Amino acid sequence: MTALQTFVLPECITGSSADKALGHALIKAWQTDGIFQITSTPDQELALQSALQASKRFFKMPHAVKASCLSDLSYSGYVFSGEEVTAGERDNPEIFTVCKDLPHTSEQVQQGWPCHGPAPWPDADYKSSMQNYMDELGLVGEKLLELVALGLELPDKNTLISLTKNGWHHMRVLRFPAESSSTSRGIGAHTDYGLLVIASQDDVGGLYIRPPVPGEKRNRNWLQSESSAGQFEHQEPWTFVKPVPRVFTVFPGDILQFLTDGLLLSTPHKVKLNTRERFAFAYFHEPHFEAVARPVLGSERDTSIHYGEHFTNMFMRCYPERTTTKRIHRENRLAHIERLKDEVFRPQQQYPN
Ligand SMILES: NC(=[NH2+])NCCC[C@H](N)C(=O)O
Ligand SMILES: O=C(O)CCC(=O)C(=O)O
Ligand SMILES: [Fe+2]
Repeated sequence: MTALQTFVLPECITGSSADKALGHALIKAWQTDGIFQITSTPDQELALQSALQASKRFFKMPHAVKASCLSDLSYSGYVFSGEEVTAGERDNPEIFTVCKDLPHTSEQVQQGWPCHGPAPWPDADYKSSMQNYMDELGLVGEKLLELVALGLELPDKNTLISLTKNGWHHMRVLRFPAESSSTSRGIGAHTDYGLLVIASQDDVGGLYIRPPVPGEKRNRNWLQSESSAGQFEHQEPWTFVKPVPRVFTVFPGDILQFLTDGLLLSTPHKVKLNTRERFAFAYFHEPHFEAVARPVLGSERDTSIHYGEHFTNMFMRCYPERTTTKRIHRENRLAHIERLKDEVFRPQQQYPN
């Protein structure tokens, strides 16, 4: 493939005809390439460089210090190389995951909701540089969702962002080692879980994405019987995502595939190790933990996904041995999700006339 399509986002989205045209172009780029680039602003670039410096400093800390950035309440924190599994095989980056950083005093943490807790930061500097970068990408995510709603010709451009108030946005900072004689696996083929994946990488390279293939059946990763992990791993076509300075790459996650009844596909991607170490950021723009998504297109409008359930299922799948997963099992924390779903789906109380 030639270079990816690159777009410049406007300052704000009004629903103008220019915004609609841009929205259509974004949808079209995803439908042909599975991914597009957006140019970064100087503020975003500063936030990225600061997050990158802070992350390089973090990954150089002694293993014992990194390993202590761990929580049994939240999936935030350090993931050692080989800890995460994708389709039954170990992935090789070391990772720092940032999920919503909730104090012990917050209601959901007190009540023992799965995945809810404070982030185990190594230090205050790391926390502020990561939060600043995620805040920048949060604004990008919201703009993109408005443009996507316009591009899909939804009657209300706020349809998608209505899911992301207090969204469960999270980020993975990844350091991939250089390949060795024993392996060149970075991360196995997979899709990610929410609405948008907004990524950046250094100049090394290693990410591949799968464009839409006419007639190809794609798994629905939110169904237990249709994991997308490992799907198509050894089957072409895969597009190498060439590192380009001062851009973010953007593709859809599982929830956008579900909402659009497959008009947009959650883009499968995988990572190969290179001859040098590589750093990448993957930011995930997500619905609110309690959001219940229903398709906005197609014929399946009364099916739904409880986003927090999908997130929790996916992280338990990624980290079967992690202390966080064990505590969810031990304390039957999934019961909170069942209760939340019951509240949503409980038949309306009937009152006598
Ligand atoms: N936490 C993530 N987003 N991990 C991406 C890799 C794929 C993941 N291990 C899975 O089984 O779905
Ligand atoms: O390494 C990359 O560029 C992407 C990483 C990725 O796919 C992920 O963290 O989910
Ligand atoms: Fe990914």
